[in-house]
Amino acid sequence: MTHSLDIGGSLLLLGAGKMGGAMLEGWLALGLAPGNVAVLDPHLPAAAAAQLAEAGIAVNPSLAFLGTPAVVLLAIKPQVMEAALPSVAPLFGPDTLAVSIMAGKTIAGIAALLPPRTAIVRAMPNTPAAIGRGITAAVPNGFVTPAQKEAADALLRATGALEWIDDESLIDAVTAVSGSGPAYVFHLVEALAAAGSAAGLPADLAMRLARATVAGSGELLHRSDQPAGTLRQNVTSPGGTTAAALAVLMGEGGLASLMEKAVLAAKKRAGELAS
Ligand SMILES: NC(=O)C1=CN([C@@H]2O[C@H](COP(=O)(O)OP(=O)(O)OC[C@H]3O[C@@H](n4cnc5c(N)ncnc54)[C@H](OP(=O)(O)O)[C@@H]3O)[C@@H](O)[C@H]2O)C=CC1
Ligand SMILES: O=C(O)[C@@H]1CCC=N1
Repeated sequence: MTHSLDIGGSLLLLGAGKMGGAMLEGWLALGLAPGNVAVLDPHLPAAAAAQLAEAGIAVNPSLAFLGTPAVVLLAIKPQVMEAALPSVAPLFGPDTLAVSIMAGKTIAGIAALLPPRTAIVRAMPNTPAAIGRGITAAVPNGFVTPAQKEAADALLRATGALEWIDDESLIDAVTAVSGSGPAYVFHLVEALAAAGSAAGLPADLAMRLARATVAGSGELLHRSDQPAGTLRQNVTSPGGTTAAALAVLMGEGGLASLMEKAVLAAKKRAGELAS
């Protein structure tokens, strides 16, 4: 394979769980050279570690043998940041870029655990990154050079759409909308399937219908340039069944107010994770 995803050096992935693992999967598929990747995750299941090692990735190598990485992706849980970062901080060189995807953790909080003047990009991706269909919002600190921003851009854009923003204070709301958002959509499938069962359908048929409906609607939205409201109206015959359902969903205390509460709860939690 030609290694087309070039970040000007090596990548160190700190934490190869659901999100870090999904991003790595996407990058390897797009041509990031495995020989330029090291993964540090002391709790990685043996099968996952063996698979990565087989692909040519250094898995939990001794830190003494690691060179200075071009990019360190911080994909650990926010709750372990204080414990985990000091062990990798000595690996940072003056040109090393930290890309954090940790919910809640601020650039200032991350910088306090890394060498002075470290270039940091705080990013918020989502799990459709695994299939190149994620969306990430990212904000750089003042030490990120144009070349480092380019490397971060290449990495993050390889997993889907990318929105650079200037205002770090927006990231907790981004987290609440698109970072956590896939879970809301998957829960919609669960709720629609359960409602189908309650309406008399066999549970397995209800789940197949709900799953295909959400996946198909997502794909239609993806391929269409119509606003979501127009696509909704296209389903809604005047005086028909959809209108009856939407009167409930769009009525008082319906989905919009529930979603607002949910997003605000997620944003509040992101703020709590900062400390
Ligand atoms: N999941 C998602 O959809 C998204 C997650 N994020 C962010 O990504 C980060 C990771 O989340 P997620 O992938 O879901 O979590 P996971 O728990 O799946 O992944 C984190 C991984 O890091 C491992 N780990 C724990 N301690 C260390 C350490 N000291 N050094 C290296 N690795 C360590 C964990 O092991 P163990 O589990 O055994 O502790 C786990 O394998 C979080 O900060 C989250 O906020 C951002 C956007 C979306
Ligand atoms: O639930 C979380 O905290 C992480 C951040 C966004 C998605 N998952």
